[in-house]
Amino acid sequence: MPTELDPLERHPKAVGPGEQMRMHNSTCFGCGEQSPAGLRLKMFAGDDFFVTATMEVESRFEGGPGVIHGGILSTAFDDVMGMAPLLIGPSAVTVHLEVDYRRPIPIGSTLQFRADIMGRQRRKVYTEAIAHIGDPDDPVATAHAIFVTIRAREHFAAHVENSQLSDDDKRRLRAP
Ligand SMILES: CCCCCCCCCC(=O)SCCNC(=O)CCNC(=O)[C@H](O)C(C)(C)COP(=O)(O)OP(=O)(O)OC[C@H]1O[C@@H](n2cnc3c(N)ncnc32)[C@H](O)[C@@H]1OP(=O)(O)O
Repeated sequence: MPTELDPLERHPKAVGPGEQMRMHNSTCFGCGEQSPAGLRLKMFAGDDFFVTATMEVESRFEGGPGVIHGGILSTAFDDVMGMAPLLIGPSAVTVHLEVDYRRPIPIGSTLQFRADIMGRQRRKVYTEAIAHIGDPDDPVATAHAIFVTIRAREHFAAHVENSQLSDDDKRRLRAP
């Protein structure tokens, strides 16, 4: 992370501490309620610059026998950390993601996440996160990621037609 960082300020339209984060896309594989096979992450805004989330580790997420697939965990980290920039401003997309897997995570666990914004420099937002299954001081995995802020409507304009979103939602996204 660079040493020269811009100041962090909570965005006036960000949800309040303890409130559920608004879905950025109802058909998102990570957090969308309408994703047909998604992770269904539930996310909440924390004080200052962090978000928390919970995820049930269902048997459909199995990788090794009886444990979560590493790619599923990586996806969850991506989505939880990706929500944190919304506390300080516009949408941001992942440009770099790294995960340290510390312990196997059994199917049937409830995974809890916390993602913190570590700093911002121009359009780059630096985040770190932990996942635990009861004791935040003994994480089962940790992650770091860099996000870059975008103008969401322009960034996704060419791709909206291929989305699983309803026709109504697509029309809304097309509106100027
Ligand atoms: C919509 C809301 C989402 C909320 C939650 C989402 C959760 C899920 C998140 C995802 O999974 S997003 C999907 C995966 N990510 C992508 O598809 C992003 C693909 N990449 C891009 O589209 C472009 O790279 C991007 C628009 C992000 C940036 O291109 P630009 O041409 O606009 O910017 P540029 O390349 O100049 O980079 C801007 C800054 O980021 C820096 N940067 C870019 N890629 C980097 C990288 N890989 N590592 C470190 N820094 C990087 C770059 O050096 C520069 O830093 P400086 O300000 O210091 O000049």
